[in-house]
Amino acid sequence: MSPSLPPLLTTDHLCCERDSRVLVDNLNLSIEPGRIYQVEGPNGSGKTTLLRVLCGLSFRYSGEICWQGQPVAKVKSAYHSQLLYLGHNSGVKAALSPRENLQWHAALIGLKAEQATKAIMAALDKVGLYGYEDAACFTLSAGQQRRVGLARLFLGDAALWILDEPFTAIDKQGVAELESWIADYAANGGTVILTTHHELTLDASVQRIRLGGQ
Ligand SMILES: Nc1ncnc2c1ncn2[C@@H]1O[C@H](COP(=O)(O)OP(=O)(O)OP(=O)(O)O)[C@@H](O)[C@H]1O
Repeated sequence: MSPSLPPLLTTDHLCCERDSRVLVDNLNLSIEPGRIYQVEGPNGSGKTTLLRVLCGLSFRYSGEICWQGQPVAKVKSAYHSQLLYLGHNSGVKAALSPRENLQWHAALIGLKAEQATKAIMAALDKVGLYGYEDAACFTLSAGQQRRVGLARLFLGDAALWILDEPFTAIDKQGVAELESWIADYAANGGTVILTTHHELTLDASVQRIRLGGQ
């Protein structure tokens, strides 16, 4: 048996409250490389809240969050350079085209222009947006806009994907493709933390993180 790798992300007695309601209660997580974690719970149980806290988008928590053994506050840029977060909304600028949205993202993660041009076209092709590269995103359907956001999965080489309801608005074939991208990414050493109300049919094993007293 191969020895397990040290965890990427850990939480120690993580607690989150909103409006005096305890959403996350003394959560001790150990997120290991190459694994898929699904945060589960009913509507309003705190799944998005937990993901936002893990990403460093919300500081309303107690307890500790560490990236590779270091408190996230101390290694913020190293952590964020290894993290890809897709939020509840598609995160797409409606006035820009898919290509422009991805150019923005490519610049943020430091891809060089020539490398970015090729990678963006390949990513848009992969998510089924070939031919829509230069359409304004507000003219695209909800599912197509979601796909623009998903194309970010294929830019850069983040070690951790945190995905909040990534299957929203995606058609049946797209759901199957997204599941296979997630499984392939994990098979190649990537780590995924996601929320979804969709029943995953991944071959890879999925670790459950349950919220809401489930
Ligand atoms: N900024 C905030 N201020 C006050 N309450 C908040 C805030 N953000 C979230 N909440 C509350 O925290 C609870 C959890 O919300 P959250 O969005 O994390 O749930 P969720 O499990 O992701 O739900 P869903 O399955 O519906 O997406 C909700 O009751 C929500 O009203």
